[in-house]
Amino acid sequence: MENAVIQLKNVSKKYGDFMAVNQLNLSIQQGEIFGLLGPNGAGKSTTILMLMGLTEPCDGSVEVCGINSTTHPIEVKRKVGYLPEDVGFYDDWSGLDNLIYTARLNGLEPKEAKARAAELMERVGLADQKDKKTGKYSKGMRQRLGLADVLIKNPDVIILDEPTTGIDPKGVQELLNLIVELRDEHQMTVLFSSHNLHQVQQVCDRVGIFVDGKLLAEGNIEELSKQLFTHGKYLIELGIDASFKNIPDAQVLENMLTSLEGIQSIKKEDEYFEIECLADISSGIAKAVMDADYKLRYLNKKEYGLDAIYNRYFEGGVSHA
Ligand SMILES: Nc1ncnc2c1ncn2[C@@H]1O[C@H](COP(=O)(O)OP(=O)(O)OP(=O)(O)O)[C@@H](O)[C@H]1O
Repeated sequence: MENAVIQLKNVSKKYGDFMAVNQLNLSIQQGEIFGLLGPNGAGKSTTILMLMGLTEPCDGSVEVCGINSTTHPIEVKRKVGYLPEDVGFYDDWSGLDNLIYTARLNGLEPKEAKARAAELMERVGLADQKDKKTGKYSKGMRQRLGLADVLIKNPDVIILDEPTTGIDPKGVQELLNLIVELRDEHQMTVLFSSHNLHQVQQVCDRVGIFVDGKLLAEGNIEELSKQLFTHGKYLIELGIDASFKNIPDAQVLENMLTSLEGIQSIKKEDEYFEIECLADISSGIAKAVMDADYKLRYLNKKEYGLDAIYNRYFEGGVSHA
């Protein structure tokens, strides 16, 4: 795809005879936050290692920012900031000194390194903790410092591998907000690997569900929900109040709805309708309710959350579309 910043084509990785990643195709666009979601052993970390050129695929090609990760790992490392589950710092040093050290390693002159480190401490909300030893930082503070550390080199891509493990809910929220803000400010591309459905649903534009080395599905939550539960159709739930009408079973309305364009089927139970249609025709349905002179109680496009989607894959053994 045209603006793909991360591009994997038919990528496979074997450890001995064991296929850890199997024919993976994935494109992630600039400025996207993509959630790589899967249980333990699914192949998420192996994929990240291949993206960073730290392990070689046995088949296929891996590119980051148009650079082949396998043949040019050093160039790719300049573009990618990687935040692991546990970031290592010099615990006896302050947060600021740790950042200055990273900035120097990245070739910044002492004065510039100091200024950049201070600016990033401010950016990740740690300015008032900058002189504290990192050994005394909470897990959430360490991860925010980790993000600052990653940002020192102005990466185009950030890869976050289970970044919220062990952080309290407030710290998780702060970290997630920060990730979204950084993407919005710098149009960075973010790959977020996680088991945590709720967090992925909260911040990711698109999700890939990864199981046993295979990408079973990808898309935004609405697309995945449609693929899995409604087979590409829309399901609209309608509740009306027909109590004041002469024909309380809403038969008149049912007839009107049937004649709308795009309607596939209608299930009716008293004053509740489940309407399957080929497009989102909520406004036409609302108009029909008004025209038939019923009171509208609710009108919802039925959507399933990521947990329902995820469970469907694991419980139902849904195969690759
Ligand atoms: N160096 C290795 N040698 C042999 N097998 C490996 C190696 N690294 C990973 N594996 C196997 O490959 C599979 C995928 O592992 P990977 O670490 O990529 O999964 P993951 O989705 O990141 O899991 P987790 O969420 O537990 O980190 C697992 O079955 C794992 O045991």
